[in-house]
Amino acid sequence: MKDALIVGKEVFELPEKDKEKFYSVDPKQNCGFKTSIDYNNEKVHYWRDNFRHPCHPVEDHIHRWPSNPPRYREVFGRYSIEVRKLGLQILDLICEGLGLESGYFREGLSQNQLMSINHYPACPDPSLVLGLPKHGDPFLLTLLNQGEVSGLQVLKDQQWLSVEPLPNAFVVNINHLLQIISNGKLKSADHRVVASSVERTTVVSFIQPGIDSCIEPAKSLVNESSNPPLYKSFTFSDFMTTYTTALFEGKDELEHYMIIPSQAS
Ligand SMILES: O=C(O)CCC(=O)C(=O)O
Ligand SMILES: [Fe+2]
Repeated sequence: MKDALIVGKEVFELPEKDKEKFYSVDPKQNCGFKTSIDYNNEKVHYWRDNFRHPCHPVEDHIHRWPSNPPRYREVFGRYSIEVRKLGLQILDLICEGLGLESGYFREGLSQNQLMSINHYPACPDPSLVLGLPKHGDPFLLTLLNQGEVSGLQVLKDQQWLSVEPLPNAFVVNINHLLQIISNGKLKSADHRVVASSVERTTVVSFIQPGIDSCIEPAKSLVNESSNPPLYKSFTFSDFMTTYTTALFEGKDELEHYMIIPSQAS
């Protein structure tokens, strides 16, 4: 976990000539840097730089990852595999806890994995800006390695609570798609990142569905009479479009897929 934080931070310290290979406005370039969330289109900018790329299966992606820092591929290759094992074990336990058939989250729903490294530079006036705005993560599960500097806050009972770093521990976050699949039994956690006067690097692993996966409340968890589905069925790729729009407009990110009781037939 420490190596990932060290090498993750080094990526942002590379000379421009190494970094520029990973700058692109082409959304198809899936290994690259960005600043804030969507710098050209957003109304408000956030105090973070980000480097992200897919990481499962490692052998399909590793050749596109940076060759500098020299340890990047080795450290993140190993890290991606180990984090995935942990993430899938947690998903298996959630599956059992929900009473779903075993292996429900294996295969398509957890087909992909995204490595997302955040760097929040030291901020001269943290009261003026956020690192990231309030959001829920749009996938299945987040495993956040947040190092030793605090900044993450979670919304509980309308109050922002700081999630203090614990050495060598992951923060595990239920994402929006688990809320939908569990038909609201699990709640995705709204969170944000505040800026800080000291720099902060975090390494975030997201377990994601395949792009064409069908997302819906699990059939065995709903029945029309006593426990009707709270959400419509949709593809993961549709969700990513509406999620981004809702995030920019400051709207509820799940509203588009909610079934309003009077609309249900
Ligand atoms: O950096 C953090 O503490 C959280 C980052 C986060 O929420 C995200 O990348 O979705
Ligand atoms: Fe997040």
